[in-house]
Amino acid sequence: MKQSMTLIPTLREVPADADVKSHQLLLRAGFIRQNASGVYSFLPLGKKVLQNIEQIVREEMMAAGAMEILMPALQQAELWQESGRWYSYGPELMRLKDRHSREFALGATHEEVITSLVRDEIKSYKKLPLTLYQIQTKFRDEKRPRFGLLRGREFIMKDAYSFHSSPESLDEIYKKMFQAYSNIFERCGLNFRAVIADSGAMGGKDTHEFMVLSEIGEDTIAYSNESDYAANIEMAPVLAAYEKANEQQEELVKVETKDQKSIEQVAAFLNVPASKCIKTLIFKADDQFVLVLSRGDHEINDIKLKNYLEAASVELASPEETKALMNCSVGSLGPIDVDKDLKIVADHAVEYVINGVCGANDEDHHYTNVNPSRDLEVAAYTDLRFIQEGDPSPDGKGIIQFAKGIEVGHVFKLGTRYSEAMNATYLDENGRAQPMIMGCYGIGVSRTLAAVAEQFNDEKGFVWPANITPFDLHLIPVNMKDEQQAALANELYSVLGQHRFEVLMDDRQERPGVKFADSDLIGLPIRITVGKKASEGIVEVKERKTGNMFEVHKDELLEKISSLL
Ligand SMILES: O=C(C[C@@H]1CCCCN1)Cn1cnc2cc(Cl)c(F)cc2c1=O
Ligand SMILES: [Mg+2]
Repeated sequence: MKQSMTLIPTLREVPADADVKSHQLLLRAGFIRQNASGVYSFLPLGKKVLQNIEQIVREEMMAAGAMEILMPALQQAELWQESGRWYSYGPELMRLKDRHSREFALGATHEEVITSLVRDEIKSYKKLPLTLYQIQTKFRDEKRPRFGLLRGREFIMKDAYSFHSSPESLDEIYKKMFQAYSNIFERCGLNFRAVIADSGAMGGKDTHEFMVLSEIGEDTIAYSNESDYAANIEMAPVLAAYEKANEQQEELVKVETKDQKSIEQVAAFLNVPASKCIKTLIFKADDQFVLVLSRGDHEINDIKLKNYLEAASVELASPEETKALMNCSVGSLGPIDVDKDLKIVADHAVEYVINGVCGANDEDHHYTNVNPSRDLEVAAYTDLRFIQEGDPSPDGKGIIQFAKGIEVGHVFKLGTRYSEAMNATYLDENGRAQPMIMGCYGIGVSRTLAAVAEQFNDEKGFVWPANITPFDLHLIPVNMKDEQQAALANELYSVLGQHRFEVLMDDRQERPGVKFADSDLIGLPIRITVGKKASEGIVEVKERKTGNMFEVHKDELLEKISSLL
């Protein structure tokens, strides 16, 4: 490709509203442009990287036995009404009406569409297992799109769906997909971990997320320092063993704690460690209030709480709801003498508190010498807290450390959640109708591009890995007006092009400094400069990653490049 004929609008300055490296560089190097908040155009270089990633995905999906299809973005509301999700999703699901006022959703994901397609076409167990995938645009009206392609409102996903007549068959495809994902992210050069995840609203049990390690990642990974255990912190179980302090139980005492609201304030005021305080929060589970207790130095994990209560949604009660329910503010909330039908659940650690402190449900008052077994009516002690760094690893090996991650893939064993809701059945060996067992497997393709961009750059711009670089070689004649330089450059352009190399030639009438700065910014792996020694047939070869430079005669050029790529 010749730069004089394409569109690579590089920018000198860092765009104002881009606050992560990948977003800044994708804009500055002319790979993408924003159309609206969270909505982007891919320009030629961005599109080529996207194609390269998709090609890797297609090869690995093929190897895993999945066949490519393409489903519509326009999805009939009726399908989402059958699965029930038309009603359970809020404004994030983009909806519209056609000219006949029929309702549609813009596809955020395709469980409903694929299940309706397969239920019409598959009748017998002999046709199973079947794995289909697509690479397609998805729409999700994120409340806060940010970080460029990392969290957009229109993005490209590879989503695969598998259909089975037995759990063993699902396990087999799940393993193949798991391996395919590892290969894909490996081939993209990404530093990733597969982590045990929470299946969220998808139901089903086994699910793993593929996380690219990055300090700008929105997810927190809890991993062991001595084994390969790794889990999304949302679901990492806590197996901490709490020892009973050998203290005598003292009498309960109510004390005044004027203006002491937070655990830190109360602990300091009463001169006790936060670990002897009992934190009381009110959550609304679906529309039921529940009192949730944790030790003062722990945090309640709302995902664990939601799963334990089997609620569709849990959220903290508002200050107004708290006041109305307990007629005191959050800072004085406590579990003693509460209304009988207000359920109290507590994290395991609370059970081991001796002579602790908790709110008295009386403004600016707390109790000391609280002993849960004597003073509290706890309906259940269960694992409700976030795991913390230093906690024992759930697999018993080593201790937990944290890392931030960007979720680029998510695989699920769905079970029959959709096939039952949508009556997608097959006839088994005995002629009996059975719901198909399903799996689903997603990769954020445009998000993966951004994750690669985030990982492969330096202070001058991108440093694309050879597997997905938009072009292999950047051929730069220093001065197109110089006959010999232009002639040698054009000769090399056609010779290199014939040897499977993808060549970007900077044939613009620009000053050398501009060409070299743009070349560093765009970040192709190899630069070939045609300059003063063109008359001797000698060019300069520069490796972007290392900065190493070589003077090479054109007759040795192919060999030199092949040794570098
Ligand atoms: O997408 C999945 C599960 C898997 C992931 C792999 C590929 C197939 N789907 C989970 N999820 C996430 N956000 C969503 C947002 C909206 Cl607005 C929606 F309507 C549905 C979903 C939704 O279902
Ligand atoms: Mg996820």
